[in-house]
Amino acid sequence: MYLECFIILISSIPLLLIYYYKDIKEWIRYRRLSFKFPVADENIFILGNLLDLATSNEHVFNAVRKWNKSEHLKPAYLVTAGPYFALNVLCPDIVEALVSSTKHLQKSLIYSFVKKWLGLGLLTNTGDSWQARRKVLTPAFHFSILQGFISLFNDETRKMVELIKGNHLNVPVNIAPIASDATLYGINGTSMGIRLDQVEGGEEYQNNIRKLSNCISLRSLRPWYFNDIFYFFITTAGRYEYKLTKAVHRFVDDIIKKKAKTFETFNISTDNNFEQFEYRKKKLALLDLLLNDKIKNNSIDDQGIRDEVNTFMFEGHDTTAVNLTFTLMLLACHRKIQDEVYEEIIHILGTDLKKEPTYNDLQEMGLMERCIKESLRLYPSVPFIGRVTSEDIVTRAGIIPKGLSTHIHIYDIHRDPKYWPNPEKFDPSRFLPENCRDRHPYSYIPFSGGPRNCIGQRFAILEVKTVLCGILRNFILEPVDTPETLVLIQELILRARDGVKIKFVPREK
Ligand code: HEM
Repeated sequence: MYLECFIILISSIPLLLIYYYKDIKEWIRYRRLSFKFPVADENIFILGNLLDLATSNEHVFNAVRKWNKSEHLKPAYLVTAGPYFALNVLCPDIVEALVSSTKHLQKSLIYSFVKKWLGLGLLTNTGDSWQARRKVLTPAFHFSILQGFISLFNDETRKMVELIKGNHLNVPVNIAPIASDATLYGINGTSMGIRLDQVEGGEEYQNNIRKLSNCISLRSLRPWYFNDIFYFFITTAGRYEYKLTKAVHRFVDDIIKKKAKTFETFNISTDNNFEQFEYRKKKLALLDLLLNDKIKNNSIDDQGIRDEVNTFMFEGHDTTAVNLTFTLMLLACHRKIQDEVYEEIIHILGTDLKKEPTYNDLQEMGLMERCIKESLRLYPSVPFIGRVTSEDIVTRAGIIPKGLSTHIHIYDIHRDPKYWPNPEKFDPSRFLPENCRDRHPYSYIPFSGGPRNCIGQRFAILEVKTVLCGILRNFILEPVDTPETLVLIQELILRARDGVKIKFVPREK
């Protein structure tokens, strides 16, 4: 009996080989082309670069920076961890090939870790479904809608200024959690139309999404956690993440249900005549726009609405907070530029602190915008993004085969001296129109690029500008932490390990 089974098994091998011949051939070609790219240093048999990748966020950050600076690994190299491998990309030409068309829309493995939370929201979705959803959401970020958010950003700024005046004058303050609370307030108001401190369960929700982000960051550094079934069913970390996700979903579902009950549709037009819009008076949130779309055009269902609200919460909160934090630090470290930004604000708003900036005022603040852009160059909130190729890409460095995961290292592209002379220097004049003209368009990609770029980029810049106006009109920023003393770490979002401290000195009246 055993012998018969053995013979059947052995004789079926050639049949299987013939059946899967095409797939096996493709797989061999895929591996052969992938491994033609150089492999990151210190790569150990079977383990690959696991010893560098499965450690602390600080070590990973430094290891990746070391590889990315190595001339022999440029412009793209493989990094491997056990059976997983991905191509790290450092060259704007390859970035352009990857992100400028709608061909390579699929995100890399790392994004699957946020899928339990975000479902098929815009960030994680792919193919036709992504395209359809992007079409539904684009009008929600039209400038006429964004104008309606400015008063909420001003509320958030007022709260932040009061907090600093009350507790943090003239002493070193870690600005990171303060900025995070402020942008959380902003994104809650604009996406769900609520204030977390005034809603039952709001505080718990706030804590849960922070814990959830930590779980996901930790998982991304532990390849043995990559398999969903093993992670969620077997490991304590996975079960804990599952529990948090359920709680976060329950909270958001509840908000959506409550809103839907009393919801009245409205007419929306995105021409330039904002003053007359019906929705302006109502102070609508992004959620209202989605509910309106659901009822009027049937273009999104309840699950879709929940996924998008969760996606805004994830993408629109910490990213902006991190930028605000680093911009404040850079202005504190560069007093002359800080004074010039202050002069620009006073020139546009005058000295009466009661006059809050409008959308048009913020648009006029060119120097402030260049400072934010330069801060995003030095400290891109999203230090890398990932794509899977949907077909071969021929590059000067070799063929990137179909199906390969690629990671575009924004942080290092932004510090490449070929495109950014004296890259460590904070120099907002790099973004004067005359200085941008001849630069490679994909050498500056804090919001990614092409059709899958950040849908919230204008939202983010407006929010940061509003807060900077409030802070700089009330305080002089003095340096405590500097770029030289910061210890950066690699998470899904770029962070400073010990926060970012600055001093707020009241401006003399
Ligand atoms: C300074 C702040 C921000 C930065 C640096 C930033 C950066 C990025 C980057 C690099 C991507 C591309 C991700 C990828 O391809 O994998 C992205 C996508 C996205 N961002 Fe932002 N973001 C910011 C703020 C915001 C805000 C405020 C929102 C929402 C209110 C938002 C919503 C999104 C969404 C929904 C996507 C997915 C777009 C798509 O795939 O079609 N982001 N962001």
